[in-house]
Amino acid sequence: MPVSQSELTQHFEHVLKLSRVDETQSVAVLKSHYSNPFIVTAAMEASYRLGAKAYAVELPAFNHRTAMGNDLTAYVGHTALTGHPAAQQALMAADLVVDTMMLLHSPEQEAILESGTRILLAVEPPEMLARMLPSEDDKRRVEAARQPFEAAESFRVTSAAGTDFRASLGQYPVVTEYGFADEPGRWDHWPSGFLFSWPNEGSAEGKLVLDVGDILLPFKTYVRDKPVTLEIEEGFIRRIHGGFDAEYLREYMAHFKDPDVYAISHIGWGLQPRAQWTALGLHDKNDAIGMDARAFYGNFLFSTGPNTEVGGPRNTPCHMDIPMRHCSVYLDDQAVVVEGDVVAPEASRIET
Ligand SMILES: O=c1ccc(O)c[nH]1
Ligand SMILES: [Fe+2]
Repeated sequence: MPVSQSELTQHFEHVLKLSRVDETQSVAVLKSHYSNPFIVTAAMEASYRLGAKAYAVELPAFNHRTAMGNDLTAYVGHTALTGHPAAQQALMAADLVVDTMMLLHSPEQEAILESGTRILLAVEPPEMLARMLPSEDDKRRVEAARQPFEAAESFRVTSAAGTDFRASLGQYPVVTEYGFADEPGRWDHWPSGFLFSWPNEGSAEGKLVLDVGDILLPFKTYVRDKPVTLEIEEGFIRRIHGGFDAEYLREYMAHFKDPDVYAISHIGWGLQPRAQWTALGLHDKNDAIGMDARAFYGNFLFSTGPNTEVGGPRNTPCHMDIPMRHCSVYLDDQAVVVEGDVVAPEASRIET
């Protein structure tokens, strides 16, 4: 459904207030020609309504000859900010950056955060922003799940479809996303509501079986043909087999001619009850990056490729986000998700 400018501006006022924007703050809205003008206007207006000093930083779009499609998460790491220290300083000067371009998984984003500047990514269509408006309770639940995740040394996923995946934890931090950037140096994404970490280098092992209904981003497709089996050894996908969806995934990843694309990247689970598994099927591919799929309550989300977000060595541009249903997720053999339902910690659950 369409969302009016005044409703969207009110939602931005709510989220920027949660992000600690007030008369002591400056807000930089990072934009390009493809930014949603309703979002840019709402971010500026809401900042001024909260008494903050807002300004815009406009950059030309960045394209790369190997990038395909328009999804902003399909080609990551190299952005319009790469090699642009003046623009980076203009952003670091702000207390909060509202990113309507997508700096995620780029070294430049990490440099901005290290300066203490907060970043809030907002690129989904207004209907999704409105439907998944974040709350303090989202933060409470996602942060409750952080604790056992940070304490765990092993991560295991199983499913009736045949998934049996494990990895060691501890080398990389746990990243939470609850939809607002309220702490110094924090990155967050509105909409979201999930958490993840990365396997210790070389530790991811086993089999991930994408069953019918599991989602492939940025393809924005649901697996409908035969299941796709990924065989993983020493942190990398060694074989991809199944039917058409497997062939398509193999062909797409091979296009980048980069062995790092087969690395397992962030792994975690969804805690957003207002995100819907079905939402992706109601949008055209260019409408959104598909945050419903990444955040829906009880999913297991894994990804492939880069780990620059946590200072890792892989800056490969090919990034697949693959949310799965009906999985069971264990931290040191303690179940947090059982067959697609969140079971622990109790403080992270919602009453269904
Ligand atoms: O919010 C996001 C979006 C994409 C991604 O790869 C991670 N988190
Ligand atoms: Fe991802």
